[in-house]
This record gives sequence, structure tokens and C-alpha cells, in this order.
Amino acid sequence: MAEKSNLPLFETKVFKNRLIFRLYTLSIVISICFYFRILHLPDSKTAEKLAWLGAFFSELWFTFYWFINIVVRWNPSYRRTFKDRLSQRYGNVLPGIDIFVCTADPVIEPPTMVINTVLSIMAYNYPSEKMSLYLSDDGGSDLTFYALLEASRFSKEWLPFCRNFNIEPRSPEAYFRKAVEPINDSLWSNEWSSMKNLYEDMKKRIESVAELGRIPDDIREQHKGFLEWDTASSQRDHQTILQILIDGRDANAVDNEGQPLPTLVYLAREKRPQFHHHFKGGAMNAMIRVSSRISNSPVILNVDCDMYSNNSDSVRDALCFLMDEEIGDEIGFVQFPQCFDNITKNDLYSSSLNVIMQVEIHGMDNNGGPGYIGTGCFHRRETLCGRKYKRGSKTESLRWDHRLRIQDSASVLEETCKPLASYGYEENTEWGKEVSLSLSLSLYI
Ligand SMILES: O=c1ccn([C@@H]2O[C@H](COP(=O)(O)OP(=O)(O)O[C@H]3O[C@H](CO)[C@@H](O)[C@H](O)[C@H]3O)[C@@H](O)[C@H]2O)c(=O)[nH]1
Ligand SMILES: [Mn+2]
Repeated sequence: MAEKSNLPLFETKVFKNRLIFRLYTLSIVISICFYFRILHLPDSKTAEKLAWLGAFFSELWFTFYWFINIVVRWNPSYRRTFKDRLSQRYGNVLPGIDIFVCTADPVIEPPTMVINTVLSIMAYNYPSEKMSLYLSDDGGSDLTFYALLEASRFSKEWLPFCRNFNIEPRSPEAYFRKAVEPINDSLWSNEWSSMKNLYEDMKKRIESVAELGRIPDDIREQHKGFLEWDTASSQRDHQTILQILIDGRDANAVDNEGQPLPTLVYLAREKRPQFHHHFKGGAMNAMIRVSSRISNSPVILNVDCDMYSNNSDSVRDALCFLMDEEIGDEIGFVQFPQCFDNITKNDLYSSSLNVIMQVEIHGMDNNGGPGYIGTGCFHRRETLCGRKYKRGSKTESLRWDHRLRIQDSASVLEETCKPLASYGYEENTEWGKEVSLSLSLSLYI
């Protein structure tokens, strides 16, 4: 039976031990900063009094700094989603998602790492025909393009494997690093080992090409996209390179079980040495424009290439907030905390950012929401494109079918979209002034 539609899609719980934390906080302020100073007031000597005053003012300054820290820890709240209600209410009538992955340098950000992030997202537990993934390569590297081509082939095996055995996480590298080889179930064990071998072989191929430093001729012949590098002078000086590696509209774009694959696009926006490219903000702006013509999904997820997704239900979690009938319209973006894999055992330098991710961001949530942390974040497209929030106004945008019914073939689409990623698009144009600047600023660059 269909569930009554007024049940919320998520709930908010406040942190339980708030009282203890607040009493502890107040006791510090009162006892150290005031009580101690007042009880130990020096009697007469001016020098002593001055020193006392100096210490008192330093403590006041420290208290102010400490107060700012406490504000963001004062009232943390934690949210829980009801994905079952989302599925019951909407079934597969869910919005399209455009996913933007950014990479900038094939040496610092090796192509195998980049495609692991890409594969972890392609394997989301979400209808593939509703997902379009754009890889922005600011390194303009044919090695990264080659790795993405390999990933597009590997995904035909990887997606059914993830689906059938319901594995987590869905970055192959992260999965095979931690997973224990199954031995009891022979079918599972065979599939597991052959998938592992398939992944290792792909990784070896990519790494040997990266070591070679150029794409061998036999590989170049495998895809027309490599021809684009014939006219690119360098990584900092080239025309837009845009290749649709998987076209979700194509009936042949299916995995080895006949299920559709997500659209997969490689984009290296135009770069010219005399023009500023605005780093990641510039890349995001270019992807917003290009994707608006190819898929135009109402929700956009952006991910840094070194942050694979460790939960295949992330899209459904995010939609529980954005599609909540009661207050979904008041939520502009939903972001996930960052977790770090490669931290030393004792994490001397707090590199895992536990306090920020587990306390402070939750504390800011109750004060109107934290700032945008730049990765693992779902935005409404219209929020990024300048829609102003008005209290009480309702938007139906997530329920519209935004998918453009473009009939053009993938290669025609590639050509018509290229000007959208040219350096000149933002120079002295309305788009440049009104939309792109705000996005670049919100990324602090
Ligand atoms: O010209 C550039 C430079 C960087 N990037 C990408 O931007 C992302 C973040 O850059 P990184 O050098 O890894 O910066 P971090 O300090 O790790 O990033 C943090 O800080 C950035 C802003 O200061 C945010 O945008 C990031 O999301 C946040 O993780 C990476 O995927 C890069 O590939 C580009 O696409 N183009
Ligand atoms: Mn980073």
C-alpha cells in the first residue's frame, strides 16, 4: 500500500549530551577567565596591577577566539534519511543528476585514481539513464582521456558486479584493497577473482602508458578522440576537447547484462596562456554550460577526483533532503563530509579533520548551514545559475523532466557544445558577470 505522503523524507536529531558540554563550557569561562582573575586581584603595586590587567585582556581576547569556536559546537544536529519512503513515493520517477568530476594534473592526480572516483560514481544505486558524468581535465592530458576510455569499457563489467553482489565501496581500488577474497561460495569466488584480474590488467595498461609518457599508436587508433591532441600545442594552450564516450541515449550503450550505462563525457576546456582560467571554479562554470546542452539535469553533484564516493546510496540520501515536501525547497545544497583513507595510525596532525567533519559542520547546520566545502556536494542547478531564494516559494523543478530531447548525434553535439567551454565565454558577457563570478568566488578561487 502506498505510504501517506505527508511523512517527512528525513529527520533531524540534536546531539544528546549537549547539557554536559554546555556546563563544561560555562565552567571554563567562569572559573578561569573571571573567577580566578577576580579572586587574585593584586593589592597595590602598579607593576603587578598592569601585569594583571595585561593577562586579563589577553584572556579576554582568547575568550573571544574560543567563543567563536564554541558557537559552532554549541548545538550540533544529525540527520537521518528515509530512503524507503523516497522509493515508495517516487519509485523511479526521480530527477536526472549531472556529476562533475574535476582533475587538473595527470602526475599529481594519477589517471588510475581519477577513474576510480569516476567508477565509484557510475556504479551508484540510481537509474543509470538518469546520470550523466562529466570529467573536466584541466591538465588537458591524453593519458587521462585514455584512462577514461578504459573506464568506460570496464564499467560494462563493473556495474553489474556491484549491482549483483551489492558491494561497497564501489571504487575498485578501494574495494579490492580491503575486501577479503571469498572462498566458501564458488560462484562468487570465481566472479570475484576474474573481476579483480580484470581491474588489475586495466590498471597495468594505464600505468604502463603513463610510464611511457605518450599514447602508443595501436591505442590511438582505438578512438577518434585521440586526434584532438594533434592540434593541441600544450596543456596550457589548446582548443576545447570534448568527447562523449558513452552516450546514454544510444540503445547500444548498455552493460554486459543489457542495462543502460550512464552518459560519460570527457571535457578539457579551452586554455590560452594569455587568459586566466580561474582554476576549479572556471572548470565548474564550463561544465555547467556544456551539461546544460547535453543533459541539463536539475541536480548537480561535484566531486574532486581524489575523493571517491564510499556510499552507493548517496544520490538517494541527497534527494531525501531536496525532495522533502515540507522543507526541501528551502535547501539549496546537500553535502557529505570528507573521509580520508591514507592517514597515519595516530593522526598526529588531525589530518582526518574529525572535529570539523563530525562536530563543527553539524553545529553550523543549526545556524543556517555550513559553507560549501567544495566536494561531495549536491546543488540544485538553478541555485548555481543564480535563482534567488524567496521564503515560502515552492519550486517544482526536481519533478520536471529536464532531459533535453536533442536529436543530434553525439559527434554533432560535441561540436555544438565546444564553444560553451571556450575561454571567451565569460569575458565581458552577461553570463560571466552574473553567474560565473559568483561560482568562482564561492570556491575561493
Ligand atoms: O586549475 C585547477 C585546479 C584544481 N582543480 C581541481 O580542483 C580540485 C581541488 O583542488 P586541490 O588542489 O585538490 O585542492 P584541495 O585543497 O584539496 O581542495 C579543497 O579546497 C578547494 C578550494 O580551496 C575546494 O575547491 C576543494 O573542493 C577542497 O577539497 C581537484 O579535483 C583539482 O583537480 C581543477 O579542476 N582545476
Ligand atoms: Mn584535494
